[in-house]
Amino acid sequence: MASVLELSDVSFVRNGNRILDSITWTVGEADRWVILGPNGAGKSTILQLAAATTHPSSGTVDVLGERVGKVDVFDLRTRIGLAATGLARRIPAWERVGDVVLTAAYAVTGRWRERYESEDLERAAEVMDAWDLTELSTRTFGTLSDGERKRVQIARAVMTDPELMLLDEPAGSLDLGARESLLESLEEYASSSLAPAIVMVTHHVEEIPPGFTHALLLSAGRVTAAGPLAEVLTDDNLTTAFGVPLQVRHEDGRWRAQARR
Ligand SMILES: Nc1ncnc2c1ncn2[C@@H]1O[C@H](COP(=O)(O)OP(=O)(O)OP(=O)(O)O)[C@@H](O)[C@H]1O
Repeated sequence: MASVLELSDVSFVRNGNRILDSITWTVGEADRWVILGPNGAGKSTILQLAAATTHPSSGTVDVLGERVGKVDVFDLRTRIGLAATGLARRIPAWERVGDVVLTAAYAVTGRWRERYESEDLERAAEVMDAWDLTELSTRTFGTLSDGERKRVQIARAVMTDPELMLLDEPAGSLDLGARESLLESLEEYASSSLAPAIVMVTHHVEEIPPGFTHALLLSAGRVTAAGPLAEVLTDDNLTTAFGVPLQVRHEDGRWRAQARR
């Protein structure tokens, strides 16, 4: 199986802090990974490396067969779907939902004078339907709830048919109903044979959609465990990563963790 993402002995240092330390990790094209770990573990930093928006201090990062630092990152980024809060902040509040999704075809935010092909319009309609956004298409982004915004961000990332999908806490800050409905959509997306490799960052095992295959546990910038979900999500591994005694359960395709009593 071809790899879509390969980090080899990667370290990332900022202001003298070693934020990531000797990370070696490979994502295959059919993999659906979750990156789990406590606050400040380095999860978003790994995602930024995978999105080719930053470079490692040492080691190598290969994304979609290209070595970051030796390739035109603008070309590479068009092949990567990224849904992260930082990007949402760049979407103008007045932009209509339909245009937030559509403008992904030109990798811009804020529709201006771009001319869209009918294929782009059809694709945007199809993606909005799949992510339950059709009814919101004429609403402005600024009027949406957090849950609706998350859906729009993901739909925008899906729009370009990326070869690697990166999701930074897609269920973060959602209420129970919105979380469950988003997980259902993610499960459906992840189960499609046409979907790309997916890497999703989260703090909670409860947010892992059924159908995800692998987990990378991070703690203080180091990998504490990585591999197939059932091998990695054990009481001992979660306890080590989060630094408190935890027990984990797997039922009906979903994961749950709580303090060990
Ligand atoms: N440019 C920077 N300069 C200094 N420290 C940084 C910089 N960027 C990130 N950090 C620090 O690196 C650590 C890892 O940050 P990162 O955002 O990757 O963690 P995270 O696991 O995603 O955290 P969270 O779960 O809280 O979102 C944090 O302690 C953060 O403060």
